[in-house]
Amino acid sequence: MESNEQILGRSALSRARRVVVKIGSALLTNDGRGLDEAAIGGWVDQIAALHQQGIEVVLVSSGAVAAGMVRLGWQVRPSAVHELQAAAAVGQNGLTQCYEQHFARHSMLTAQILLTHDDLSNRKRYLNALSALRTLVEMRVVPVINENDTVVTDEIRFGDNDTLGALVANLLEADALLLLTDQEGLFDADPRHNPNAQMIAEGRADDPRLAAMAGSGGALGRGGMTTKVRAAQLAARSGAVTVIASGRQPDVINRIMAGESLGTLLRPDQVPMAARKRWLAGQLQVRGTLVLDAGAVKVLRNQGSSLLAVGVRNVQGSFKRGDMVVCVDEQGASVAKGLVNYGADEARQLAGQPSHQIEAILGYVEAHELIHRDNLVVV
Ligand SMILES: Nc1ncnc2c1ncn2[C@@H]1O[C@H](COP(=O)(O)OP(=O)(O)O)[C@@H](O)[C@H]1O
Ligand SMILES: N[C@@H](CCC(=O)OP(=O)(O)O)C(=O)O
Repeated sequence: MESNEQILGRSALSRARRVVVKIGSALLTNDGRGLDEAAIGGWVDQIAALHQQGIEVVLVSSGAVAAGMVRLGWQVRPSAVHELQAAAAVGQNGLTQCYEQHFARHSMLTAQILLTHDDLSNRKRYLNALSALRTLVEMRVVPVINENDTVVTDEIRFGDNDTLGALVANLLEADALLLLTDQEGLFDADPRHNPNAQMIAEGRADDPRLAAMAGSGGALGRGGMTTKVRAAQLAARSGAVTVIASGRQPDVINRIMAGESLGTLLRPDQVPMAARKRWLAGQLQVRGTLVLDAGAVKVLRNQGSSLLAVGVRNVQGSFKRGDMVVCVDEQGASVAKGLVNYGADEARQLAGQPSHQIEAILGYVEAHELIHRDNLVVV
């Protein structure tokens, strides 16, 4: 009989029916010399081969800013947001064209999808994105997704496409997330700076030691390994296996999907979260912080209870009813995230008080709990 690790490990890949492939800027842009069209053609051939086997593939592709910079003749990545937005607008055209041409060689259709963080945090738009993507994959069209860089500003952007790839894997409940980059996998230290670094062949996505090994990205990429490890944790929430591997290895996508031991495999080891909880967990923007006492931390973690005002010691930030807040323990460690039933001013008045006092304090009752357990996710 297969052990749990085998079920969720390499052999799970050979059974995968839906996979999200993310190709990073570091790979796509030929070390800063424009789009590497030959390499893109090679990945498209591999994806077409998976498609032939009936596997659904969704592509998350970076490269708009880098390709736009080359087209505009810029040597250095601009820091001004409006210049990044302009470069992305120019580059995204080339990127889309390139994928479309290569997939057309296999008589396959592509669909360009540009998403922002807002699209996935607004529940209605999230559900719209889900139905559009589902329809496309059912029609055997390959969605090619990127962040809509032209309309995002720093505070509302994913920034790296690893996170976007993981959220797409969650959205579509993909079996696997392949993060193709310019390194063979995750090493125990950044191999650019440490020649003795060793590659990790396999691990648990939520192993806290991984974050300490992961460093930042190169000149072209954004998030480095830090965002790849975090993406594996996010993907694990819907039960997806993540593989971080070099896109320069011959036939890398098909070999990984056949179960070959390439790159770093990060397995999920928890029971997948329900879709609504995953949506909550994927929210990046939080408006405030609730500091909980030890008793509240315990019931949230161990019993999946709602958060009552009586367990809140301190309220920070400015938020409205329905906003996302993070709950931390008294040492500042994150415990949970959720949609709060009261605005910050009311929450400050209610902190430490039993629920039956809410009406006497505020003159009305919105809800008996500060955050209902259906709107709360332990992190
Ligand atoms: N522990 C590590 N193992 C492997 N690579 C690492 C590690 N820490 C940092 N890196 C760096 O992360 C880079 C890949 O991330 P990034 O530049 O963001 O690429 P991409 O555009 O593919 O997302 C590698 O070039 C590597 O130097
Ligand atoms: N959306 C950006 C990609 C950002 C980026 O480089 O991400 P990553 O490849 O994850 O380091 C672009 O197309 O330029």
